[in-house]
Amino acid sequence: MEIIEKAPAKINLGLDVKGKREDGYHELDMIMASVDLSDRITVKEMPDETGIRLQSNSSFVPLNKKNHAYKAAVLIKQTFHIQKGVEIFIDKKIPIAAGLAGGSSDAAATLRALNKLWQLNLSQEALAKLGEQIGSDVPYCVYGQTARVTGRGEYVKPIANAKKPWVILVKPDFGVSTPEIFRHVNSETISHPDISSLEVAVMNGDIDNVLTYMGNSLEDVTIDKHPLILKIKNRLLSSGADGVLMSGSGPTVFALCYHEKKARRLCNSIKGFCDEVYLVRML
Ligand SMILES: C[C@](O)(CO)[C@H](O)COP(=O)(O)OP(=O)(O)OC[C@H]1O[C@@H](n2ccc(N)nc2=O)[C@H](O)[C@@H]1O
Ligand SMILES: Nc1ncnc2c1ncn2[C@@H]1O[C@H](COP(=O)(O)OP(=O)(O)OP(=O)(O)O)[C@@H](O)[C@H]1O
Repeated sequence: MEIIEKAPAKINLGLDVKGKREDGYHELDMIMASVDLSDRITVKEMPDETGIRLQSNSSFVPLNKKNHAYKAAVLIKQTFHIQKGVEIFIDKKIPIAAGLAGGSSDAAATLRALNKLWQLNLSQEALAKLGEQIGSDVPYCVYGQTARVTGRGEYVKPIANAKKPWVILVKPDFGVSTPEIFRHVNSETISHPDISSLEVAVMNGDIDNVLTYMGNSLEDVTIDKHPLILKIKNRLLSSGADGVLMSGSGPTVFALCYHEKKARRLCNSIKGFCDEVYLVRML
């Protein structure tokens, strides 16, 4: 039997770093949303074998135990004492180390796929709980869609999203290390977007207030190291984007557009400035 699961990228419409925790992680308050740029995970049972075989169309994905999808399979096999072998194929479309949670979404999709393959009947809550052991973004990625996410990333509250815009993703030609960005966070100086007001605006489809309250505490930290991000932001704004923000720890910048024609025009104009550009819809 073969199971195929989509693994969509996420953007952070809002990300507030509230402080550093005793365990070294940061307390976060975020509004996250999935977009229709997706990897595709295929899992297939391997008769007569007991291990995990991992393959991908991308030469940039680690094909070993460091891979988040591999970690998900190990976790499921160990937790539920499954002796059967499994082959996992990652069809990679999401840029790597981009702030779009590609690895975390692959892990979540692998959890969902193996839940079906081995008929474990685990709830979303149970899969999200397992996902915590793989990475902070994995619990959210189990749910996807739009959600308010707090704690280290383990508390996920799905929320309604009344108006889903077009999203232009602009990925500069370099990756960013999430731990390194968090290491440079200075709690005295970072900005604190108002996530509660953003949540209300998203739920009500109040575009003006979505654009007013979207914000990311990590943006200035990453821009400090990579000023190109600010240039991309300014370029998108001057080309008519409704709102522009860096996603996660970066470096991907996203622009929101509530009209398709404008989104297509903006996408074409930014393509001359940056090689990796995607026009997608919020899911
Ligand atoms: C920046 C975000 O993408 C926002 O969605 C996530 O918080 C990062 O999620 P992630 O990549 O799944 O994070 P993890 O793999 O759990 O952690 C990577 C590193 O990021 C830092 N980290 C992550 C999450 C968090 N709440 N506090 C942190 O300080 C830690 O240094 C950690 O070692
Ligand atoms: N399935 C996977 N796909 C992509 N990267 C993976 C995967 N598994 C492990 N990695 C590793 O994870 C690291 C981060 O990659 P990823 O694409 O998940 O970053 P990201 O989008 O910035 O994540 P986040 O937004 O959650 O911080 C890379 O160093 C990569 O080698």
